[in-house]
Amino acid sequence: SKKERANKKKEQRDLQACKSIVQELEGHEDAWPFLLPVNTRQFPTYKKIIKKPMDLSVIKKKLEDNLYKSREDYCEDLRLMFNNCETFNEDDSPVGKAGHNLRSFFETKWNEHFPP
Ligand SMILES: Cc1ncccc1N[C@@H]1CCC[C@@H]1S(C)(=O)=O
Repeated sequence: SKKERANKKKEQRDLQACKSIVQELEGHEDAWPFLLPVNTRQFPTYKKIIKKPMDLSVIKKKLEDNLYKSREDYCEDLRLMFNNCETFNEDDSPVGKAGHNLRSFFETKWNEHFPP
């Protein structure tokens, strides 16, 4: 139907916006802690403390494999990644500071693409 076609278009627009946001995050100077899954041999307590690890490489792969039901589903994974960072890292640590900076950058991009 016309409505179904319009909804599919919206989904495609949303997916494109989510892909470009991830690209902008990856290129940010404070993205370095989040580009790959946390190294659990380097950080042996991570697996016990953080129940649902998440990083930009996993989010990018999920986008490419069309595993997000909605833009809200995608936004939830980004906020999970930043919340994991706050749980494990001190606010004034290098990783903690990068997490706060990148989260602020993300939320700004989110609102640019999807004004509340
Ligand atoms: C995001 C995070 N949260 C808790 C502990 C460590 C990290 N990142 C590390 C710091 C730089 C990259 C490594 S990584 C991602 O290679 O482990």
